[in-house]
Amino acid sequence: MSKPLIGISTYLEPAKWGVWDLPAALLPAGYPRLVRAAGGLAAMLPPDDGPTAAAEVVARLDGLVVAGGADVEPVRYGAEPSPRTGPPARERDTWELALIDAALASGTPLLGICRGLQLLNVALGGTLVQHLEGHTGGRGVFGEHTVKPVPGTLYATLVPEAADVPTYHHQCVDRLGSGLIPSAHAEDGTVEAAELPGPGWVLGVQWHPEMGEDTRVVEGLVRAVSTR
Ligand SMILES: NCCCC(=O)O
Repeated sequence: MSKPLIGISTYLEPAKWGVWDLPAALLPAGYPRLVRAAGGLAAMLPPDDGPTAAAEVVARLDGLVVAGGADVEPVRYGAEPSPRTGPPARERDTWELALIDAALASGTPLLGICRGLQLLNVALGGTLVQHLEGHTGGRGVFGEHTVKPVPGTLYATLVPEAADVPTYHHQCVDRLGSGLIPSAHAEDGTVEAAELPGPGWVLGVQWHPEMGEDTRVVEGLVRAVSTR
């Protein structure tokens, strides 16, 4: 059987390389590395716009990863921006929310990573804590902390034991979106993973598996694709 094609969202950023200083569709290299290590083929998805484009893209994929990045604009979850919330990335919010909607509508297996979990929660009507401390190793440095699985969840079938994970976030899930259940917590109670129970495969993790060596979560996504 051919390897499942896993799309990973990318984002436009100004970038410099060689003689060039241009907008580029960026993705940290750990994401495709992780998908390949888990047995998938990685496809980087350039930003586009709107639900039609998102549905067209998702229809060609076997699975979708929504990657980490900027803060979700608080208006998306009915809140005023706090002074600690970063500048909005409106086009990115629109595009990735459309990708998530398309994946949910089509039953395409979906993994949200960091911002991807936060967006999944917002897509389902949930809200975010706009600032928390203790989940980075300092500016631009990944930290590490333990996450404990909630027994009986999809996540717990993938990673049954408490695990130390690479972490870099200053926001987190507050009120869970419709249908989502928590599937792992940090020691301070932060929701570190959430999932949609049911026949599909929809999971978000707050940490950054692409910065570590544990491939089990993405292996779960690849297996879900293979058995769809
Ligand atoms: N809010 C965007 C995802 C990362 C963070 O929470 O810092």
